[in-house]
Amino acid sequence: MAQGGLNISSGSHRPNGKFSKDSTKVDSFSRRQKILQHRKSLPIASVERRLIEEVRNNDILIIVGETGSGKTTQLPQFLFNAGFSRDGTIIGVTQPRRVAAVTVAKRVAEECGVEVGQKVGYSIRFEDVTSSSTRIKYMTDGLLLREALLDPYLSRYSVIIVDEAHERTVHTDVLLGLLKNVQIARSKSFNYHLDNESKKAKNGMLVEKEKDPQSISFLKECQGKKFPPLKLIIMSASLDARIFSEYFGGARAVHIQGRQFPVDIFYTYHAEPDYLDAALITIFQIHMEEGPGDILVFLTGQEEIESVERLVKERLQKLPENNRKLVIFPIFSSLPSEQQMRVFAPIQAGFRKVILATNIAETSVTIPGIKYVIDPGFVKARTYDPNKGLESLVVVPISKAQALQRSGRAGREGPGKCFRLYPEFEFEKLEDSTKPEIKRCNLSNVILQLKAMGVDDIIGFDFIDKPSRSAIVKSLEQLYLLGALTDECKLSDPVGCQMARLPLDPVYSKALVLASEFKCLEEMLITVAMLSVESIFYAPREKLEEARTAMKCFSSPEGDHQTLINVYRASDEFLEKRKLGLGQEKIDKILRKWCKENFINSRSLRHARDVHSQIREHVEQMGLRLESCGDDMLQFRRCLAASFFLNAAIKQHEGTYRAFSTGQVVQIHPSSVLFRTKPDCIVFNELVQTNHKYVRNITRIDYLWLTELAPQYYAMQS
Ligand SMILES: Nc1ncnc2c1ncn2[C@@H]1O[C@H](COP(=O)(O)OP(=O)(O)OP(=O)(O)O)[C@@H](O)[C@H]1O
Repeated sequence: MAQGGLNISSGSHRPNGKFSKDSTKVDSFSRRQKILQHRKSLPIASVERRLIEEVRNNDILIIVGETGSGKTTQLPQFLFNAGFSRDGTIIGVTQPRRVAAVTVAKRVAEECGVEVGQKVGYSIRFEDVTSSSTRIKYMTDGLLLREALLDPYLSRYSVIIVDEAHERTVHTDVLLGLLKNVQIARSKSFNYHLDNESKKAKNGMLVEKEKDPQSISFLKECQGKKFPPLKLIIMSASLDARIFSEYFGGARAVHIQGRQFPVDIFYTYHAEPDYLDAALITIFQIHMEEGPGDILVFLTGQEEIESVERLVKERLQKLPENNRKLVIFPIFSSLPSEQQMRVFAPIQAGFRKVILATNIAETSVTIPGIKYVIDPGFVKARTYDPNKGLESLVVVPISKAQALQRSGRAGREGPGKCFRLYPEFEFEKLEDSTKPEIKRCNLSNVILQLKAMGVDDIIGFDFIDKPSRSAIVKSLEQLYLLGALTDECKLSDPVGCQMARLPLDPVYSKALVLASEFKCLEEMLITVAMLSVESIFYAPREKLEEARTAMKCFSSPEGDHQTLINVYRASDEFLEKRKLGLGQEKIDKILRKWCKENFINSRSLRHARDVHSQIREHVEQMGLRLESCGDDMLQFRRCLAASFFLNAAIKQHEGTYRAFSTGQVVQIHPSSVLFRTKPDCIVFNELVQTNHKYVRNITRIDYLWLTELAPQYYAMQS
């Protein structure tokens, strides 16, 4: 049972709150003074000693505190100052999102007066900014999971703080299960050593090691190592502490009271039929009627953000010159990191920033200058139907916890305002918290990782919220068919082990592993990189015909995968000729121009180029053969068939298709290059459900290849 939450009051808290916009002008000494003062004014500052006591007395602690109270930035520093990272151990803090891990680490490094990467660092996929002197390390929860593959006891950490646990990402949930086991194992190893030391002293001999309980059998033997106990802290502003407390056997929960600055919440009188239009109107209302301060708008995805960006720019042109001082910044997860970071940089005085963001900016981040938040109340969330094997992204209402986090972004540097684009009674109807992602996603990736860590019994694994049995079974089946698991449901060697090393969806990992056998790894690398980003082609409504003609220059009669390769290679060729002697900024500029002329989404292409170089590094490290199949694209298509056989479909009458694995009737999406030709048999990567079930990213294959290249599935079917 949970012990009743202790209310730690923040005592007298006086915000020093002057709203300052351009901090670059302040010299570094007074900036440090300001930061020091700011730290003292945070609600968490007055309870530092009591919090440290709580951590000392409890191996697991749940901390709930209002947004902006200082949990993420201050607690790790308190722990460091109290000596929790003595002996060279690390205080690790996980975040669900990369951008939060990076920006918070930078902020804390600044507060400590050190370079990021020294005492304070961060580590995210493909980017490690830490050193041997790092003692406070921010990272994504997914990254810590990957670390556990190499160091199952997470032995370098003395404390692990799981921040923003309310988000319940699939990585957070798996991490909690893993940490629970690691903590038990470490404290047992520690007690065992203590025990043995005292018995040795008494009897002069070692006693037999006690057996690990079933729950931790996946952790390898301690091999005589002595690990210090691990402190675990679970943290959030909007956490149902009871669930976590119960999961951790009645762990102590404390509440930090007091928020930094007030945020006024406004609702609409009526439901808005078009939330994008309502957001647009609100942006301009704030711009024309409210005082200084930047605006943060929460939208659901890249396409929506880019369309609002265009509309704001169009409307701005219609305003008188002196009212046009508005600068727009998009931020979404597939945007390259340095472009994401632009939203944090100061802008010219007298201008107002409008940041169009997905829920990437919802938790933990502080974007300097934000005073107004516009929240239409929606988010794009994953859903999964295990019976159909269908995973899709759908726009759904946010939860109350998310609404709270969003409004919290407005009160971080001074009082703020949050405009919810829905009536108050709609807010009351929202779910309290977000449904855990683990209950609504394809589990193949997670299961592959757990298997790689040696967790054999997935159904028996101690998840905080168990995914459905059918979802687990479906994913195990998929991994088996991909060759990642043996008949005994163990990770296969080498295929399964290789797949687990790649930070990709298992189907794509398999495609890369196979491509080295089919001698077309170069082509597959490009394909996987291009499939990892949102739409490469860009067709504005007013220039649809021009866009179609431009696309024809790249299109391949064999399908979309080859078409994507053609785009990538054309951009390569274009850059090869011109980039000699040019700096990165110039290169970006000419690439943007090329993209615009060819109706290619330059952000997506740049992201794909980034992903490409990152995965390339991985496959090189793994020793996979990086060859090109040259003109023999038949080889490449056969490899696609061998990899994506679970997504194969055969033509029926009237030009519809039947998917082999699910029996669903699907149609080719109009954006596909095969929309008109409609070949007899295809493999596809994506199924989108609108008024019809459409498949996207398609290649023509020969039906007979399926039985030849995927007999484990197609021999069973016939
Ligand atoms: N990068 C930054 N730049 C400027 N100020 C910052 C930055 N990061 C944090 N702050 C300041 O520190 C305060 C505390 O931030 P912190 O992230 O520690 O709060 P929190 O309690 O973890 O909130 P949340 O739950 O919303 O993440 C913020 O309200 C803000 O005033």
